[in-house]
Amino acid sequence: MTKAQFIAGQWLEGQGHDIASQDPAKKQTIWQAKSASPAQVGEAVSAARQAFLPWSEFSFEERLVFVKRFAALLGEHKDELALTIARETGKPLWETATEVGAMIGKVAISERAYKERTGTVENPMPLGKAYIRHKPHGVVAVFGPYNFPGHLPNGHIVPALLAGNTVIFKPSELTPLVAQKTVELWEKAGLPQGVINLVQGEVETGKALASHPGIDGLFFTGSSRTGKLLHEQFGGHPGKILALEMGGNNPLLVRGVSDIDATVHDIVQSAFVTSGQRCTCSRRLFLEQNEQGDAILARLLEVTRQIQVGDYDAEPQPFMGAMISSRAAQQMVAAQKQLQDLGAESLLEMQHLDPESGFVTPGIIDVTGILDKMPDEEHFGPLLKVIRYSDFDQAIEEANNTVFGLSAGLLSDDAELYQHFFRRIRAGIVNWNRPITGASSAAPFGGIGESGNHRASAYYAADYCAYPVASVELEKSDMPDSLNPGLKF
Ligand SMILES: NC(=O)C1=CN([C@@H]2O[C@H](COP(=O)(O)OP(=O)(O)OC[C@H]3O[C@@H](n4cnc5c(N)ncnc54)[C@H](O)[C@@H]3O)[C@@H](O)[C@H]2O)C=CC1
Ligand SMILES: O=C(O)CCC(=O)N[C@@H](CCC(=O)O)C(=O)O
Repeated sequence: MTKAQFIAGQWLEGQGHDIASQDPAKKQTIWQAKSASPAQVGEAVSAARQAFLPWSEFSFEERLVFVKRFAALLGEHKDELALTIARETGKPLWETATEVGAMIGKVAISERAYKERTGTVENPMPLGKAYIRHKPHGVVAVFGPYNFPGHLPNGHIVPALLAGNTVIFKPSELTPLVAQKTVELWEKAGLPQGVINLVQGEVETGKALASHPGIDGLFFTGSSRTGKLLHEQFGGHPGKILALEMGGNNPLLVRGVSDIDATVHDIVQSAFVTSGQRCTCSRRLFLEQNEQGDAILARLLEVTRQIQVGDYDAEPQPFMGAMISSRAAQQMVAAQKQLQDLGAESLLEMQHLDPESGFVTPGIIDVTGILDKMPDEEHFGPLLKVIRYSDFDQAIEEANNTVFGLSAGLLSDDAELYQHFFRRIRAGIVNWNRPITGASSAAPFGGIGESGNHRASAYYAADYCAYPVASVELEKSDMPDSLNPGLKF
């Protein structure tokens, strides 16, 4: 049985129940273990607490040595890790190679972000000096999603460690092997014991960790449903820091473009990359009700019909791999059926290619006629909803008619229209003539509404990994030149 829990520098067998990981493309079990029991979660928290003081007392440069060693190891093991991500998620190898690249790039970016956003500022004063410095929170839990099982948890872990926190990592139960391989590299990098701990398991493991009184914070990337539960759970604990990166129902608007193929490429890249399993993916496409709108839609259907779906290791490589599981694929087909039942018109019906696997074809559905009854839900897969519009301001209003606010975009040759769109659209990522997926790690990454809680990650992760300390410092106490009224010395 795999020793799946990494606690205080030891790989241990779980004391919970059997868990497994499936390859959603080749339908094989690729990993089996036992989940962490609540007692083991408690041991991981204690290990992280014990490791905290010495780790936080290292200088930033000393911590950076370990983190850079980890980046070098990622480079050495990049093919193996890319293959593991592909096997566990179904994503094609061309894409998982970029995921490992993003993990490596995260280290230099987080170093810059730490110094720029949470470094030390020294200001001279008439007497002594004023300082702004930053300190780590302590023991933090990191919760990861399955769609980027390496890159997204890494986006919390690297800045958390650089800032001096110690970590308990709870990965998605759908991607335990990627988590194990990643933590093995941290171990190889020589991280002192207890600085990073790994607890594997399902929801009950997550609950045991999130509710543990010994954590000082929780950094979460995952669904809005879970994020909201955590937010409720953290209510009444103002001292604990909670960073939530959640889902979206992201709009992409099109009006007045000169290059239809470039526009269709941006739409496809926004809606169908990673089989639609990115939180930034466009879910709603707004096309004008005119000749150009018709032409874009016709070309979009033509290109989408030809999208290659296939095994992660197929040659030539497919654009889309399998979804994370056959269950996720079934849920997407059920979401499509629900929209059809409400009266939406399927322009290209999404098909589940094999009921046992995660393979689906991309779907496009016209929901213009059912806007008043359409659920405002994130359908996390390759299903694009088309909305035809006549009035641009009404289209923006409808684009904003969501509880989410993660990414949004405009495809148009009109610069003034973009300024107008930018002023009115509500989202944390707003692009012009670019796909709305593929956000940069060198920029803040987060959304408003039910997409997040105003603690953007990526470049701004440094902000939630440390708290600011303001100090006024004098080498020795001095009597002031004049005393306040009523004092006698
Ligand atoms: N805004 C962002 O940065 C991103 C958001 N996402 C969102 O993530 C979702 C897909 O990821 P999933 O893995 O399905 O998310 P999920 O919410 O199901 O799971 C995320 C993590 O929370 C844990 N968890 C689930 N229920 C829990 C509970 N009641 N208490 C404590 N822990 C619990 C899971 O075990 C997992 O480790 C999509 O909604 C997507 O939009 C994904 C990537 C990036
Ligand atoms: O976290 C970062 O370093 C940048 C944000 C990022 O990588 N976003 C990706 C993934 C989004 C998702 O999780 O689904 C993107 O925008 O495509």
